[in-house]
Amino acid sequence: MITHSEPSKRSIEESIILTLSGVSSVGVMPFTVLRFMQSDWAVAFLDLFAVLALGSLFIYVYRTHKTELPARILAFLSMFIVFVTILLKGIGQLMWIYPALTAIFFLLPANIAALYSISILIAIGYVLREQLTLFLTLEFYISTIATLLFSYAFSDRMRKQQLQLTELATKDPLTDAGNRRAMEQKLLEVIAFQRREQNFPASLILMDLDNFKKVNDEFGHAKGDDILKVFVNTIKNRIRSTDKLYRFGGEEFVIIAENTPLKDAILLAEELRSSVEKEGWLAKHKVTISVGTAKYEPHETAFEWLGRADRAMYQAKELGRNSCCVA
Ligand SMILES: Nc1nc2c(ncn2[C@@H]2O[C@H](COP(=O)(O)OP(=O)(O)OP(=O)(O)O)[C@@H](O)[C@H]2O)c(=O)[nH]1
Repeated sequence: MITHSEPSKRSIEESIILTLSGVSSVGVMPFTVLRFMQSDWAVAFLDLFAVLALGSLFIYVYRTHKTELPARILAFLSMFIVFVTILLKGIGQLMWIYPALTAIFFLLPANIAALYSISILIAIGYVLREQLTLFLTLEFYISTIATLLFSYAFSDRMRKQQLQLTELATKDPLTDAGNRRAMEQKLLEVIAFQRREQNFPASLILMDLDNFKKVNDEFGHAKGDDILKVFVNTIKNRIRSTDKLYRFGGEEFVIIAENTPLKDAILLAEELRSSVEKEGWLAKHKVTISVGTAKYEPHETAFEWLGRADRAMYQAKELGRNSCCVA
C-alpha cells in the first residue's frame, strides 16, 4: 500500500559533497590558525574563507538535500582555493592540486571535470613559470595528467554503473516499462505536486490485457511475453514523453498523465484501446485491453486513486472487455 514516502536516505551525490566539504573544512582549520599565528594574513584570510565557505556548503546540503548547484560550487571552490594558495605561496603548495583534481571528478561530469582540470593546470604552469625548472615542469605535468586520467576513467565508470543500477532498480526487465517501485515513487511525487498546484490536473489510465490467460494457453508463455513487449511499444508510440508508462502487475499497466484533465485522459484511453485492437501483430493474437481512467481528486492517497482506476477497469471488463470506463 502506498500512503507515505520512504524515509529520505542520502543520495550518493549528497554523501560525496558532505564528505568532501566536511573533511576539507575541518582539514583546513589548523592551517588557518597557524597562518594567523604566523601573521601570514593573505593566506590566513584565504584559509578562513575556505573553512567558512566549505562549512556553509556542508550545512546547506545537509539541510536541503540539494546537490546540483552545491557540487558545481564545491568544484569551483576547491580549484579557486588551491589556485590562489599556489599563487600566494608558490611552488611549495603544489601538492594541494592532487586532492583538488581528484575531488572535481567526483563532483562534475567527467568531460567537464577534465576541461576544468586542464585549464587550471595551464594556469598554474603559467603562474609558476619562473619557479619551475624544465625537470620540475615535466614532473608536474606528467604526475597531474596521470592523476587526471585515472580520475577520468574512474569517474566515467562510476557514473555509467550508477545509471545502470538506476535502470535496474526502476525498469521492468521484460517490457522496459517502469516497474511498480518506480510507479509508486512517481505517484507520491505527483500527489505532492497536486497538493501544492491544483491547477495542473493529473490522470491515471490503468490498462489490463483481456483474457491473457487464454492467450498464454493458446500461443504459449514465450509468445505471451512477446505480446507484452509489443503492447508496451504500441502504447509508448502513442503517448507523450511526459506521460509515463509502468507495469503495475503481470498484465496490468498504468500511465500517469501529468497536466492532463479528465476529458483528455478519456480521449487518450480510447485511442490507446483502439490502437491495441488495430495493431496488426497484436490483432492476430486477439489482444485487446480493458481500461479504467481516474483524475486525481484532492486529498486522495495514491492507494485510493489507483483503487478508483482499478474499479473503473473492472467495470470495463464487466461490460464485455475491450472497452474503457471512467471513475
Ligand atoms: N507470458 C506472460 N504471462 C504473464 C505474465 N505475467 C502474468 N501473466 C499471465 O497473465 C494471466 C492473467 O490471468 P488472469 O488474471 O486470470 O486474467 P485474464 O486471463 O487476463 O482475464 P481478464 O483479466 O479477466 O480479462 C495469467 O495467466 C498469468 O500467468 C508475463 O510476464 N508473461
